Amino acid sequence: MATKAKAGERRKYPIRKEDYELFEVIGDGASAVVHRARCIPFDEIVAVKILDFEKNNADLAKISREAQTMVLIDHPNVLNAHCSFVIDHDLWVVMPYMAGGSCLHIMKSVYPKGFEENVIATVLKEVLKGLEYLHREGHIHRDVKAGNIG
Ligand SMILES: Nc1ncnc2c1ncn2[C@@H]1O[C@H](COP(=O)(O)OP(=O)(O)OP(=O)(O)O)[C@@H](O)[C@H]1O
Repeated sequence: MATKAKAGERRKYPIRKEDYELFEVIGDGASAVVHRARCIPFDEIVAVKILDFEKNNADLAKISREAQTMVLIDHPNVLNAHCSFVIDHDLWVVMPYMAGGSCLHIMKSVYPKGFEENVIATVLKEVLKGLEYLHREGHIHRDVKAGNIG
């Protein structure tokens, strides 16, 4: 049964792979694959990013640090992680599922000629609020983009 968290308190997501049902792949990269999934105990759709430490000489310390940062961040414009855990040589990062897709995906499918200037200004303002928060917290993003090409 789903456990309700009190206001301002974060729910503790399970850290066993048996508690997640993986569905289709929604993102595929050099060292990571992202699935739409269901967190079974909460009956909630999530995204699970699975990073293979053994691929591409992945920097274990850097990846773990990034996952930890994603769990701790707390800003409406920055996607945080519910939890992360290691299974064999994979790191699982459980995140909220963003059903709308990336900004690039929306632009390509709905605005093939590009966004209008006022939309660009609005999007960038919100992105900057997120970046400002990260900088205030002592983080540097280093990879801001509208989405993955290809
Ligand atoms: N939480 C999510 N909800 C919905 N789709 C997602 C989510 N996370 C990732 N995706 C999809 O999977 C793709 C790849 O995700 P991934 O996190 O590997 O991208 P990334 O920003 O390139 O990461 P990195 O640069 O850290 O490798 C995204 O472009 C997006 O389409």
